[in-house]
Amino acid sequence: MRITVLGCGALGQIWLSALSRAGHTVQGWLRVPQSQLHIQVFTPEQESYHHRFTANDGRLLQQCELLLVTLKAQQLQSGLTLILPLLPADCPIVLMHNGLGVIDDLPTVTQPLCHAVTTQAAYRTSAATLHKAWGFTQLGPLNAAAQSVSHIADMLHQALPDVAWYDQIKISGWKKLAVNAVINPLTVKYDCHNGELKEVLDEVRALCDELATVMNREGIPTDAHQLYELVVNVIGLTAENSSSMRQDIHAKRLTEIDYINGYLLKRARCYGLTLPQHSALYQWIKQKESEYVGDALSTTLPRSW
Ligand SMILES: NC(=O)C1=CN([C@@H]2O[C@H](COP(=O)(O)OP(=O)(O)OC[C@H]3O[C@@H](n4cnc5c(N)ncnc54)[C@H](OP(=O)(O)O)[C@@H]3O)[C@@H](O)[C@H]2O)C=CC1
Ligand SMILES: CC(C)(CO)C(=O)C(=O)O
Repeated sequence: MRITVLGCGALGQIWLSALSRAGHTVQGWLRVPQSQLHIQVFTPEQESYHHRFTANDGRLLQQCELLLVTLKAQQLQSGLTLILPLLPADCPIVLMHNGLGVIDDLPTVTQPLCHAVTTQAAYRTSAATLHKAWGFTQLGPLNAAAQSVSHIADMLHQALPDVAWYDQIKISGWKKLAVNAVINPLTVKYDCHNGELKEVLDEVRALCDELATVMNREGIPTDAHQLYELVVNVIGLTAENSSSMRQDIHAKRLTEIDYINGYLLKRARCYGLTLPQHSALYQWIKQKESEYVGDALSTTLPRSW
């Protein structure tokens, strides 16, 4: 299959590597156009793979049979809008990101559009990308045209398991949002690794209570206790992690807060609900971001490939 990966960061690189090793013709699409991209990926088993991929080839994009988008939520609108006109009318698009509400920002997409929610874990150093832990990826339709592309899940599963098709992807998206809306901003507030949140479980519980009220209004079958158990379980499983939001704040990058707690607050407003705990955390992160916004250097300079 001819595949373009838009967003060649940590997650994009493990997919580029895996899809290429599975025999697909892949290219990367970079923010600052370059004709090639050279990467090194370490698997969780410490196998090392060097690859040189074609990048930003418009002709390949026009023949593309799958566009895999591994941008951060806040990068999606500008990144995808630019290349949509070049994409074949029937080319499925898979948006693999944390957070929700991204499609509210996009122009109308007529191609089959899917959301992928993943627990794969990848981390980028200056020299290489480390695939830290195997995870599970759920893929499902965001528009009617995507109802017929469930075979993509099988193809992705062959390359980087586990992947499964899930018609109710909204449920997976909200559950992942719940995990991120609690763990990510709290690790910034306390400047700690995920596991240290075991010291503030009262706060975790209060945040889960607020999440449950909104999720139930959204039609997600869950309750506050189930969400609390889910979040505490992830805190344990990822105890050594520095959350992606904490990493973004340390690196003075924009975070995904607007698509995590920000989206939650937006949905709460639609139901006339106020969420004091999440509002306070949201303001905390926005305040942190504002301390370096304007210092655009860390987000606009191209990397070297
Ligand atoms: N890494 C992980 O383990 C996991 C990540 N996720 C989610 O997946 C998404 C991607 O995460 P991750 O890979 O870690 O993020 P990264 O920041 O590592 O990757 C994003 C990449 O997109 C590039 N980019 C930004 N704007 C554009 C553009 N307009 N066109 C092309 N490329 C662009 C960035 O390049 P540049 O740096 O040059 O701006 C960067 O290389 C996020 O939503 C994250 O929350 C979910 C689960 C696990
Ligand atoms: C699950 C968790 C919290 C793991 O660190 C994550 O997805 C993130 O850091 O963004």
